[in-house]
Amino acid sequence: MSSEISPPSTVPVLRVKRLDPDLPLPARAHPGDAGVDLFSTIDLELAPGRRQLVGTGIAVALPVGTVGLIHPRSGLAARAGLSIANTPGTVDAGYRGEIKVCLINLDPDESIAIARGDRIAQLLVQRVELPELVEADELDDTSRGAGGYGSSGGHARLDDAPASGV
Ligand SMILES: O=c1ccn([C@H]2C[C@H](O)[C@@H](COP(=O)(O)OP(=O)(O)OP(=O)(O)O)O2)c(=O)[nH]1
Ligand SMILES: [Mg+2]
Repeated sequence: MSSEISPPSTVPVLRVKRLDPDLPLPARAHPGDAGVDLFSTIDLELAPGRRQLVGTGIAVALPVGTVGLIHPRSGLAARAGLSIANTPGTVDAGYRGEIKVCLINLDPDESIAIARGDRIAQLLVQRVELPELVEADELDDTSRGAGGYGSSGGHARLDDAPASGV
């Protein structure tokens, strides 16, 4: 037996404007899902390697201090190679235009057909810090320091490869 996830007692509200009233209001597939699935407003066919900006038919009023993140759907990614060129897309709190998705076909061989009304991506809303940027001449010391880009090792096969990558 599945145990349903109860929403918290105070649920924040996200105001959503439907710009394409013939499409349903986006919704979570299951209670407690992080993502709200977004629809395509158009039919399209994406050839291998091609990308296209696709409307979702909605605009939102995200509370200041939150960000909307547009993520791919994992099923479509695994089955067909459908992804988002700028994943995750960033929707600023002040943005009131239509949310659009820059879909990309990562499959090397097969085209992907999408129909109007298909769920093509998902919107996550997350809290985000909005720090004031203050210029600093010196930064504090840390054990990592400036080490990055694999400085901690662990890629034995790649670490041994010649720098040219051949
Ligand atoms: O997947 C996305 C990403 C962005 N946007 C919208 C909302 C966002 O607030 C705006 C700008 O996005 P971003 O800052 O990532 O793009 P930019 O190239 O920096 O454009 P801008 O100069 O308008 O900030 O475009 C979408 O509709 N979908
Ligand atoms: Mg920007």
